[in-house]
Amino acid sequence: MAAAIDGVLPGTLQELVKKSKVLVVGAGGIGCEVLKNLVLSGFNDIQIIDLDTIDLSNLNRQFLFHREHVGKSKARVARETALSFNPDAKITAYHDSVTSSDYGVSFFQKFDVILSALDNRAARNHVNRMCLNADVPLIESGTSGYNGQVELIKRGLTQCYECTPKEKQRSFPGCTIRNTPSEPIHCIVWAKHLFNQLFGESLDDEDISPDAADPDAQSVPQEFDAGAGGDGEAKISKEKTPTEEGTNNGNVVRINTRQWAKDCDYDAAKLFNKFFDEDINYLLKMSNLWTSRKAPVPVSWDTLVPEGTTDIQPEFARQHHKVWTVEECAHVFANTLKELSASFLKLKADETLVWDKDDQPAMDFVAACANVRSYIFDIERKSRFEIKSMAGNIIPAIATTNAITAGISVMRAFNVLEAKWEQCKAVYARLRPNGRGQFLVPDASLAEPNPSCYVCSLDPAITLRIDTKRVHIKELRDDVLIKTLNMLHPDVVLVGSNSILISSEEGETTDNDDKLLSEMNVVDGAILNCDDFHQNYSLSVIISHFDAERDDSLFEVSADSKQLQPKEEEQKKPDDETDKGKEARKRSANGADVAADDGPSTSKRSRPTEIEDDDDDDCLVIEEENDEDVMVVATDNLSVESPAKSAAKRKPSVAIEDITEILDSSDEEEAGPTKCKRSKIELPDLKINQMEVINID
Ligand SMILES: Nc1ncnc2c1ncn2[C@@H]1O[C@H](COP(=O)(O)OP(=O)(O)OP(=O)(O)O)[C@@H](O)[C@H]1O
Ligand SMILES: [Zn+2]
Repeated sequence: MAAAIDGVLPGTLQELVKKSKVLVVGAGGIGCEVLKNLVLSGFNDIQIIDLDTIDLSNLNRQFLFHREHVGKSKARVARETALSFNPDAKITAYHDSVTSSDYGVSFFQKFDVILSALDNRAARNHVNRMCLNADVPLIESGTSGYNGQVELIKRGLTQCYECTPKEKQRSFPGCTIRNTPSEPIHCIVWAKHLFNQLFGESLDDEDISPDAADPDAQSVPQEFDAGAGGDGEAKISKEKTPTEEGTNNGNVVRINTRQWAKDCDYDAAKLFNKFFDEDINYLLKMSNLWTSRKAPVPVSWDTLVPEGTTDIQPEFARQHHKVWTVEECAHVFANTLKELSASFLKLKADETLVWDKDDQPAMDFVAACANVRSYIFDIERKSRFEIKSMAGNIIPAIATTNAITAGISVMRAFNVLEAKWEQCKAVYARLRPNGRGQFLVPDASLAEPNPSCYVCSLDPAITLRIDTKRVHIKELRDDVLIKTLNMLHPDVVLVGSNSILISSEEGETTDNDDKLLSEMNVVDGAILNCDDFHQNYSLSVIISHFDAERDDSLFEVSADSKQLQPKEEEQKKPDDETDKGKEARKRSANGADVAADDGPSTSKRSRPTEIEDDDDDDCLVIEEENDEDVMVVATDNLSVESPAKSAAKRKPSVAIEDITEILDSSDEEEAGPTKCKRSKIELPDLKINQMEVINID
């Protein structure tokens, strides 16, 4: 074993490696490679955590897993396989989410270095905060296709994961999805929502029925005011909800699509006609929508599917590169509806199906429904293969990128153990060499902490512009503190009154949930102290009220704490910031108020749904407009080419607009209970958050 061969690593490093304790977070594409590298480099004390089980689709690149492992815990199988490389290593596996309260600050503090290999922002944010609190160096990595990236996050020394705001995910207005799709992706998003309405966790903002409150639409004739299926279909249960602002037709009728479909015995013809005929006819009545757009053309079941042919398992359904005809889509719709409803009916009352691109009927259903809708709106139809890529937000995971990235991560771990901080610059892997022939492009220097960061600065504070007359306490908690500011279990106190607005103790402040902020004295100028005890994180939130227009977002966060600081402090030079950062972290770590033993449990958990759908590989890639401007700095062992002109300057972190982030549909959408909500987009998209290099190939 390489691990045992003396002389592979310098003696002092080998000693450090042998006695260090490391944590690997995530046992997926990068995590498996990291674990393998660690074991083969001689690390003896490794812990690994992953909440997921092995999927067939993981096997092409997660080489610690084999066919017989499908369905088993990733962390445990990774451990077993890695032990076969070095049976003497001590490897502990946790089949669990790293965000669980079982893993508190004292758990993180046990490690000399933590290597994260995650695929979603929520988990990354959390690990970032825990490592800052525990003052343990974090090596954060990510890949996206052929691009990879590794960066060190160390309290007081470098940027943290949240120092630079992440690009907002691109989103579609709900009315585009529900009323006026114009691109294939709009129909794909709608079809995924339809899946969720019928079988999944159905969210209010994933409604698939026509949106009568679309600001573009004229008043809807009274006979259609029942919304989709408004012909009085006897089996449709209708529950009238209060008139929503801006609705012209007096009331909005909600149809419990899921119950109705069940009551119909999932009759393919009935469901098809409702979604693709009746609802479309309803949309046509919103005549204003179609004055400058091509009107949709409803399709009905009978015209597509001759009687008695629905049981046929068509050959074309397995042709993933073929663009199915609308008739073929109707067949697939019927067949998958049967399969999915059968699975759904077997679930317990509070369980739902989870849409997964790798689940054949779920994927087929979405492909078929998206294409029928595209046909109706005269939008280009796509093959199942293409739809899978768009719906799953997939940029193919490349095994070699993962391997390279994992290799860099472990080499960074060596640097960390030797405290060679200056060598820990972020590194970007790329498919093609840059102007200097580099495939692995290092940053010029360590990225300094952002003094205004609302996570790692001295006294984290943000200004929250918010419509205090329209936002309720529960939205402050869910949309602002949890979804936008990444807290897990916030506690909120209104400064001056000592009244607890939000408590992390279940039930303690439920009475406040439906109160408006203004009713609770959260008005312009109010200050909220927000704490997350698990993350050991405190944040001051300064409220700035504004009257939101109808389609405005109801809140906006400004994380620039400079606005909130007294003048002298504002003028401090960035040079002061490192110390300031250190101080900040000292306070934070010392203040760690965690139970003496908050170590992990090995309890089994199923994968939390909030993470399930939240892939967003955070590889940061940046257009390199002028290679000549890039100062090449040898990254120790990583350089593939020696530096050229050392005097050349690195490009500053500007002009990064072109780069966006790969996001998944389950990330939070923009806030605001406006009538026309925005839906998340699935378009693969590249983002940046910092400074350097790399052509997007
Ligand atoms: N909160 C979390 N706690 C522990 N592990 C997590 C958490 N969130 C994500 N992970 C794990 O991080 C790993 C990321 O690996 P990777 O990006 O290769 O994803 P994957 O699910 O294996 O593959 P793909 O998304 O390409 O199908 C996954 O195994 C995932 O289960
Ligand atoms: Zn920060």
